[in-house]
Amino acid sequence: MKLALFGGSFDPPHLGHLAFAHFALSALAPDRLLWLPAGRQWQKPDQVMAAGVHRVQMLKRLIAGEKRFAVDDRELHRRGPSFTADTLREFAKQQPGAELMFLIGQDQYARLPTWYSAEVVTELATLVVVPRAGEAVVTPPGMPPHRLQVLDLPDTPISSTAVREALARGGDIAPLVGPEVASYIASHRLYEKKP
Ligand SMILES: Nc1ncnc2c1ncn2[C@@H]1O[C@H](COP(=O)(O)OP(=O)(O)OP(=O)(O)O)[C@@H](O)[C@H]1O
Ligand SMILES: O=C(O)c1ccc[n+]([C@@H]2O[C@H](COP(=O)([O-])O)[C@@H](O)[C@H]2O)c1
Repeated sequence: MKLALFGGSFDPPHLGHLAFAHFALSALAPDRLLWLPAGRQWQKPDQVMAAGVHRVQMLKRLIAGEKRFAVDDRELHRRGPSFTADTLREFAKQQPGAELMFLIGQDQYARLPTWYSAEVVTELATLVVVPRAGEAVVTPPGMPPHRLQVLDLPDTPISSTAVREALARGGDIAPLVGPEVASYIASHRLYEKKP
């Protein structure tokens, strides 16, 4: 059993995430690829995120149609910060013998030595890393020993920040998130500035 795990704030999820996940399906052929929205991303303390239920609904709309994709909302139900080490420990216990792969972009890989129990993360999962925003994959100083697979994903210049900024300008976000997520955001009036 090969299990690919894709953790993220997904605030909102966008077509860059989807391109990464599809690329990982082709390159790694996992049995399943689980999308794990973070409950409380402790390294983004100032970001007021859309509620977990909305991020789950947006993810479901983004990934519809691919049977190997599913949303796993375990981090939303955990109290306290969402530590990836805790999540991987749970998967290792629930699926003994499964090969775990954790997907991340270079921006987060560069920060991985600052994660809680980074050595547990690297012990339990192979890191599958892609370049991000023109930054090639480079192992940061201070990384514990790890298994690394670099995927040569073509750059998709989209970020959740860019989506939120486009919304604030009143721009069309469908080219960034796809029509289903765009209409969910519009109908629930997500990311509108509160007066
Ligand atoms: N366009 C992209 N191409 C490849 N990887 C991406 C892309 N966007 C996000 N990722 C990766 O997906 C994971 C989750 O990202 P996240 O949900 O924080 O989105 P983001 O676009 O980076 O958000 P924000 O702009 O709010 O920081 C991270 O590992 C990140 O590196
Ligand atoms: O465990 C940690 O200490 C830790 C610190 C920063 C980020 N992460 C995880 O990395 C993933 C990507 O985070 P982000 O903020 O880029 O969406 C997501 O699953 C986060 O929970 C995990």
